[in-house]
Amino acid sequence: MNILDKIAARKREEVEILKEEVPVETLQMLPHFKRKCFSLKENLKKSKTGIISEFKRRSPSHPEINLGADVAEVTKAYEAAGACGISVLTDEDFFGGSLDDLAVARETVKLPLLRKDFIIDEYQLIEAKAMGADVILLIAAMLKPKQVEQFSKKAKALGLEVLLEVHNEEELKNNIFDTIDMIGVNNRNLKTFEVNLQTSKDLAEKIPGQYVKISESGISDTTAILELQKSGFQGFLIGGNFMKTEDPGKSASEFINELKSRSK
Ligand SMILES: O=P(O)(O)OC[C@@H](O)[C@@H](O)c1c[nH]c2ccccc12
Repeated sequence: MNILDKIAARKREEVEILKEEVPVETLQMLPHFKRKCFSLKENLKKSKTGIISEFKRRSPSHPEINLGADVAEVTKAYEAAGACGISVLTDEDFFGGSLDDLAVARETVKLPLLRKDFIIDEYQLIEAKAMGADVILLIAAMLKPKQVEQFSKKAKALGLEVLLEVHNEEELKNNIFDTIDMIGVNNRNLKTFEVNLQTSKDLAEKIPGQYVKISESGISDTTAILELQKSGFQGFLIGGNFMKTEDPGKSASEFINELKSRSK
């Protein structure tokens, strides 16, 4: 069984339990459920740098990125550094994150927040909205096009923005819906964990113009960003490169400043 199938199976168990413990009606009563979301798409369109910084303690490919990281401290510093948005891992079993991390980030910053998780059920969309997310991720490699269509529609109805993650041309062409806001190309193959920025460069021209393009994973220097910008990307999702350092906020700040000075 590959890692995505394993994660999907675990999520399905988890969601069934949660639905009983915290029914949708309870989530809908939480104060964030009715809030108006911040727009990541608009921030990326306006930005010269387009950095989306990620809060992540560990991952299946890197079991110890920054196990003791404090979500309030890091997200506050990411905001001060000039990030356009923040991605927060909420998966517990494989990434050491939680919905509490998302809630703390929501209390800390006024930036759009991406709930970074493996969505396999509409329940998780309601949960995302109730816990303060602005954007949700749909991973094409894990879902049928019918599900991508259904979940993106539901997310839009909740006022959330939708980032579709693809890894190859087939996933892209099977999942073009007008309920999607942004298309992210994951440079990491989630089946093998290999990273290659060429994945983004190759797919860029095939992504229809109405979608904001985001390149995800394996970005570790500003030269990569300048190249990806030339290919048409407006957003850059960076996790490990910041989180693996002692002071992720400072790393993000130095990175964004360097990018600004090189973009002049
Ligand atoms: O740490 P990196 O290589 O900068 O990658 C960040 C982000 O792209 C990565 O965490 C990610 C992209 N898509 C995902 C889907 C699920 C979990 C994690 C991810």
